[in-house]
Amino acid sequence: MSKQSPIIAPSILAADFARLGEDTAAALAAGADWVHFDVMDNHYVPNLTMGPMALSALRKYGIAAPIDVHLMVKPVDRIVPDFAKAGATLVSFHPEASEHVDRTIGLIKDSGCQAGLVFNPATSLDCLDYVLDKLDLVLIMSVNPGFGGQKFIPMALEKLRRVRRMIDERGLPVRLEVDGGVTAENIGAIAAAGADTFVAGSAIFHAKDYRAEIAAMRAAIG
Ligand SMILES: O=C(CO)[C@@H](O)[C@H](O)COP(=O)(O)O
Ligand SMILES: [Fe+2]
Repeated sequence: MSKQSPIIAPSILAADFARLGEDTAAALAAGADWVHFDVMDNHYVPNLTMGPMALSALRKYGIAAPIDVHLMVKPVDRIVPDFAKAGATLVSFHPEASEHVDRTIGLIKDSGCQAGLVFNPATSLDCLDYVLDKLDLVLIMSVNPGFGGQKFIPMALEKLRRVRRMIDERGLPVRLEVDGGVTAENIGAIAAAGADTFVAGSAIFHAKDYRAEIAAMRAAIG
């Protein structure tokens, strides 16, 4: 199993919150594949964003694309079924935010969602040895979580290469996602390091032309 077809997932943290439905729909109409939905709790990270009600509102508005929920929430388990009910497709969490990583993965899957595990720039990949075959996605953070608009941390490239090797050696259908500071300028190098799923917030939503930006990203991925 090698790299899967590229997915571009705009982080709606950078969208206009006063018109979240329209802005999300515009990014999808401009060629995005998924919606990346950042959940911050002012505890695990020093920022506060959206919850299951906002996700449910996007579904009611008519957003039908996969919604990739990135939980920066601690503790994580209690809120997982609420996001599943609200219409999440994939739910990812940070190992530091769960007392029992394997149990949380099971909870996400039992709730009917795909499961992802997220690694901060300074978090070790050790637990992946034990759970990689249960995951649908591994997310490598290329910024410290909590805010959009930060600069890409280059050491994420080596981490991506390591996880790509693990996925390929085991022949698993696991997606490898990157999140933080992704732009049309650096996405080629990020893809070359092994990522197949790309979150981009500011680069897309602060661009004048979403379609041109997403097209530039796809061209650079190759
Ligand atoms: O999870 C996070 C930040 O914690 C991200 O999803 C950011 O929201 C991505 O935004 P940009 O770095 O692309 O602006
Ligand atoms: Fe994120």
